[in-house]
Amino acid sequence: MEMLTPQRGDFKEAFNLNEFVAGKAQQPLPAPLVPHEAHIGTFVDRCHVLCTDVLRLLALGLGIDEDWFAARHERARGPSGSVFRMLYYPNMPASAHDADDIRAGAHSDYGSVTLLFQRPGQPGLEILTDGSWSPVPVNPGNDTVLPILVNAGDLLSHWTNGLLKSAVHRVVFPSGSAGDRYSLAYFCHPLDDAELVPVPSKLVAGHDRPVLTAQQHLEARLAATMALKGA
Ligand SMILES: O=C(O)CCC(=O)C(=O)O
Ligand SMILES: [Fe+2]
Repeated sequence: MEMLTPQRGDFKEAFNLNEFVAGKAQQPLPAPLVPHEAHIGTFVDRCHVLCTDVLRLLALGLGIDEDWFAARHERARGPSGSVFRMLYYPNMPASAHDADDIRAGAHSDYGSVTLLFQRPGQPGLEILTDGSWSPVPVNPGNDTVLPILVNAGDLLSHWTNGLLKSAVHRVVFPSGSAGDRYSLAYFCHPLDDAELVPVPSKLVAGHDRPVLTAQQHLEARLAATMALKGA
C-alpha cells in the first residue's frame, strides 16, 4: 500500500483487517480465518494496548501529561484508521527475481506507531539510518519470546513537528534462497476526529504545521501514495 518504488510491484501478499467492533471483524473474512476471529480480535486489542503504553512512555519523555497521546487513541470513543495486516512473501529462488526486485519497497508507515512481528529464520527487513540500510535482526537476543519492533509513523512525526522521525524501512530478498516470509503489522492510529494540535512539550518547538484531524492526515498520505503510483 505504501509502496514507494512504483516501477515494480512488491513481491508480497497482504491482508488488511480494519478495526474490530465488539470482537467482530467489520468485513468478510477469508474462510481459513473465520474460526480464528475471536483470537485475532484479542490479539489486535492487545496490540492496541501495547501501542498506547508506548505512547504513554513517549509522552513522559516529552514531559507532557502521560495520557496526552493515549487519550486520543481510546478506541471506545470512536473509529480510527488502525489496521492489522498479515503479510506473506512467497519463496522465490534467486534466479527468479532481478537484483532490483524487492519484497516491500522503501516506505514509512502512516500512523502513530507500528508494531511489527517477524519470525525466526526469516530475515529481510531493513531500516534506513543516515542514508544506509541496516538489517533488523529477527531474534537478536536468541530469546524464546521474539522482540516486537516498534516504529514511529508519519502521523507521529507530523504531530511532533518532526522531532520523532518516522522510520523508513523495506523488505529485501535475503541472499541465497529466500524461503517464505510471514510477518504481522499493527498500524496504530488516533481516533479519526482527533485533532493533531501542537504537542504541549518544550521539546516540540514552533509547531507550524496545519492542524489536521487524524483522518485528514491519513487521507492526505493515501492520496500522495496513489499519485505516486499513478505517476
Ligand atoms: O514484513 C515486514 O516485516 C514489513 C511490513 C511493512 O513494513 C508494512 O507492511 O508496512
Ligand atoms: Fe511498513
